[in-house]
Amino acid sequence: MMAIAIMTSGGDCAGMNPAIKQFVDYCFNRKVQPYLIYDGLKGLIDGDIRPATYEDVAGIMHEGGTKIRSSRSKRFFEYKYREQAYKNLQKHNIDKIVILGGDGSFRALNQFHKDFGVNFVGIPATIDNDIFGTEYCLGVDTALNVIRQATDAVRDTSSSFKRACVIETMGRDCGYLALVSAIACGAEVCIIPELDYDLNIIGERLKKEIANGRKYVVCVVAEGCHDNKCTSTQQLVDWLQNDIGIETRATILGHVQRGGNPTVFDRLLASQFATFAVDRLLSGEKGGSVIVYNKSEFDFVSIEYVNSQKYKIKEELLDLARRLVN
Ligand SMILES: Nc1ncnc2c1ncn2[C@@H]1O[C@H](COP(=O)(O)OP(=O)(O)O)[C@@H](O)[C@H]1O
Ligand SMILES: O=P(O)(O)OC[C@H]1O[C@](O)(COP(=O)(O)O)[C@@H](O)[C@@H]1O
Repeated sequence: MMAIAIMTSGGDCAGMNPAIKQFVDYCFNRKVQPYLIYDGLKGLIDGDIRPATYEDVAGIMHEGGTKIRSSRSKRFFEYKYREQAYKNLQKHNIDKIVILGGDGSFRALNQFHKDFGVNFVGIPATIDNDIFGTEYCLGVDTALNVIRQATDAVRDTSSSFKRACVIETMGRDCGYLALVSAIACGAEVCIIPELDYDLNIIGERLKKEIANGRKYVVCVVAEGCHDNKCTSTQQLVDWLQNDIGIETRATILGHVQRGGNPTVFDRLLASQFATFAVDRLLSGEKGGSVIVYNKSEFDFVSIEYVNSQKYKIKEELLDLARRLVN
């Protein structure tokens, strides 16, 4: 019987469990033995690879995170550990892998493919939505809904106290989560690395609005705003209090954004990503590829393409927030 394994790597996100479940169910449907690689690249090296059963994936559709866990591994950069990983796969006759993760994880498997010819399909999965070549990465919709709910809640207390609030979203280097949240939550200010802004002009606007009766201010800042790249959360709090003269509180959402029940959109997309990935691996097509989602359609692109450029937020989306940076 043919065998395909699935693993999750890098930051976990909502939607990974639905993808794992669909992978296992669909493999059985296609008469293929599904395997689960536990603990990401670490488990691949240490040989924690087990045949999947229906039971392993029962009742996980609604759970965030990843049942088969994840890791980041320094060892995988070394050939001897990749060779050890390959030997582990050989023991189970596995020569195909579905990997959920970011571009780092795809680079890892691309190297593995170059070394030993193991075919793989990468499913973009990161709340940061920062993988070049795809408009959407698994987990983003759920993270945005968590941020939306938190921001709505913080707004309630800001308005009750005539305060400003600064909400910091995740996104290592990418302002996508902050940008979309600022638009969707009706923020007054949005600070992200991708948008030029002028604090003097924003300040004049806020002071005028406060003089005209504005009772509270909602600001959204991306995690990537630090080290003089752009105004950090703490710098914005100080500025609001000292220059604008409004009492301010900061809420750093942190890992709250990465967990929680996957939304319907993420569950559906997870199922589609997993199905297309298995079909691709069974089609006999050689070489690693990444499944991407653009304009409501799925397609496959090479790792080289995904790595060829840095992800850029669409101009139309940035335009929607220009009035929040001036
Ligand atoms: N060129 C590479 N060769 C081997 N392993 C790599 C390579 N690039 C990344 N990796 C592995 O992939 C892991 C995940 O990458 P990382 O960038 O942390 O996460 P993400 O997949 O979310 O982008 C790294 O910890 C490392 O083990
Ligand atoms: O959980 P950790 O290791 O602290 O990592 C935090 C980082 O992971 C993320 O949540 C997700 O990033 P990746 O999906 O690229 O791993 C980033 O937004 C954040 O900067």
